[in-house]
Amino acid sequence: KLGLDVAKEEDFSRWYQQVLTRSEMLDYYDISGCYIIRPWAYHVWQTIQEYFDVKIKTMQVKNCYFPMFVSARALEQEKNHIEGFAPEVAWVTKAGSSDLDEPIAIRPTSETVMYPYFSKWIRSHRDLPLRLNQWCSVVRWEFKNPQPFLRTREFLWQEGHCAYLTKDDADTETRRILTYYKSVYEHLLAVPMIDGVKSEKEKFAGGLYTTTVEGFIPATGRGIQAATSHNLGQSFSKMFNVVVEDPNSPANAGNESAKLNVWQTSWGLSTRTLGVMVMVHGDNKGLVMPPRVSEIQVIVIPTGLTVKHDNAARQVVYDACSDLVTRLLNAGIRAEADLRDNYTPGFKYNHWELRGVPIRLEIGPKDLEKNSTLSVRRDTFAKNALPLENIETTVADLLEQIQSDMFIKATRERDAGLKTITKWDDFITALNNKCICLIPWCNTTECEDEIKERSSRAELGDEPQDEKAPSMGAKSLCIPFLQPTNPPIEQGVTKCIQCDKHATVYGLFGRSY
Ligand SMILES: O=C1CCCN[C@@H]1CCCn1cnc2cc(F)c(Cl)cc2c1=O
Ligand SMILES: [Mg+2]
Repeated sequence: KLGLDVAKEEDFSRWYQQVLTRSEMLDYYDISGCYIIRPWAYHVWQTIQEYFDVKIKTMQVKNCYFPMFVSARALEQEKNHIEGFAPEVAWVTKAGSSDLDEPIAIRPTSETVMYPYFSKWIRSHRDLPLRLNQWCSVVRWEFKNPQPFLRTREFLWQEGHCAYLTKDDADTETRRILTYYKSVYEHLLAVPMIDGVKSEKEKFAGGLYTTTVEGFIPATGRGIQAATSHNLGQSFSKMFNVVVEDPNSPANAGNESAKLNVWQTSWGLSTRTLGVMVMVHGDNKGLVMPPRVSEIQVIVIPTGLTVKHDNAARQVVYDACSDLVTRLLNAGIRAEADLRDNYTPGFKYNHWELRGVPIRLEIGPKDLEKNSTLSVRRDTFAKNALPLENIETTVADLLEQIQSDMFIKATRERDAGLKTITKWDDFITALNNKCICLIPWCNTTECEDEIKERSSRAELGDEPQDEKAPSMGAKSLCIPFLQPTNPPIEQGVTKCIQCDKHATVYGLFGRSY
């Protein structure tokens, strides 16, 4: 199928599905909530992996691999926060025709898989810090309607799990990982992020605090949690008995010194990254790929050949295309030529625009006369005749320009949907205008619940439901590290937007995925 037959602003979820399938990023699978990640998307994931792996190696994180199966006993080791998740755990109960004695869970995350071994391996403070990461898939049998890349029953991710001697070490490295997550989105995917800390209600219940990078999808006006980095505190090390002797405690009478539960962190980034990239940058011609992650950065297409041109003339043009590709490849630019002789140039333009290839270079007999090629940018469709002389540098610079312009454009669109609001009525108006909001807030859970309740569409009567989203209320997305200062919160003076307690922070609130 050529191109799309639905506009992004017309029916966003149908647009999203069409872009993903017709650009050959993904295909649907005969098990609901599961999808096939095809090479065009898988290349992006691999680029993210390579980039992030280099970053965590600077922290001496080691990659490893734990089994995907979790015994019931291990999984239920930490009773309290599991019960909330129990419905989404997938279990293996049979092998062949015979039942297993004990059901075995498929990992939904690996704390309960790993931490019994942290307890076994970490005996002395000299075994710290322990920093492990694994690239794997996890399974969560979600019941909410699945969305390709955003909410799937199996997804690829990395999960990092570290153990430290002190809270300070854990604090520092929790934040350092978050900067790497922010740069995956901003440097690679050209998507702006707001970083901050989750509220007590939204944090990972098993931990001390959760830091997060929050994205925004302008087309739906919804926020999206893009990656998280937790300081787990000592709750898991107490539960799993991960203990060392405290090197700083004076050895008491006898030789046993104080025991110390280690401080832990855990952090995760998933193939949700791919969904955010598509939703933010895609347009009505299809994908728009950020050059840094596109498998093909430049597609070279022969044009201007008519029945008047004999085979020799055609061959000259085809050879020029191949030579140009060779020059670009030698300069480290991922280029290909589309020399298929059974498609018109116009067909090829659509084909590669749908896949979001950042630059198209057209070459025909007239271009060769002028020793030039016509470049067309995928993000702006701007056309420019480029001399073939120094084409490597020109194209490399153009790719950088596109990457930078995509980030600037996405940041402008995010800022247009981000409002600093101090009055409740303006808050509701902003939400219904597809915005997320920074609001003065007392930072209490009961107020957070009230905000969600009072901002749900059901509560607001028959507001025009401009998209098929359920009547969801606004959740707290994070408390941004960078707090607005116009107007600043005056402690003890500024009122919470929802209740009449005093506001202590600006909270980022919005409808979300
Ligand atoms: O977010 C991350 C980063 C990577 C490592 N893990 C943490 C916490 C994961 C929370 N979480 C998220 N989802 C879960 C689903 C489940 F079925 C069960 Cl049993 C547990 C959980 C659960 O603990
Ligand atoms: Mg979940």
